Amino acid sequence: MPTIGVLALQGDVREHMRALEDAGAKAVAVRRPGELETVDALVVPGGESTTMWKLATTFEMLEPLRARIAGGMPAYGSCAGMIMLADRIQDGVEGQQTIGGIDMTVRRNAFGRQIDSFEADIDFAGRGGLRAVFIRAPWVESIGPEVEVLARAEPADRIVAVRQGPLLATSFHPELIGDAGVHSYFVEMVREF
Ligand SMILES: NC(=O)CC[C@H](N)C(=O)O
Repeated sequence: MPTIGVLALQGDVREHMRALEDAGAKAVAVRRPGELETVDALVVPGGESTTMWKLATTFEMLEPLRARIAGGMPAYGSCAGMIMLADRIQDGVEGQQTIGGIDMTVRRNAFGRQIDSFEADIDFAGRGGLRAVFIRAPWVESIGPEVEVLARAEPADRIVAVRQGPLLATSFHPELIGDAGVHSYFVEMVREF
């Protein structure tokens, strides 16, 4: 059984830990570089990416996180976590940094200007219908050649789930709906790597 950490600086950590356990993984909270070293993979939760970036800097986690991602550790980011895994962001605050890893540009609060929060049924990775919850969600503005699109959503058929090798990101929050589909997909990815 893989041990998957959930970055526990800020955000909906508990919900991700529960979803990972439902998907057959051992879930542990990760706050310190030493804890990061012990996990096979990492989930970066939803929350607020500006706060997460500031806390990651304060706790001296940003470089260790970048190093493990560069070393091939599988990671999954939902919503704010998607922003944290993006190589480039739009509408960030002054100086906002990410962990990076996925060759994409993510626009913060993109759906938010039109619809603050909403739910939609989307097709995820060709696995059929999945109920997706979007909360002041980002969308993926553009992707590099190595990035695979796993889901799109209205309005305007925006990219809301992507994968690049061992890295997965969704604009939405599968951890909030008690459907372990995305977490099961991630646990399978972790087993492959
Ligand atoms: N639900 C969420 O994670 C919202 C993300 C938030 N808008 C951000 O910029 O980080």
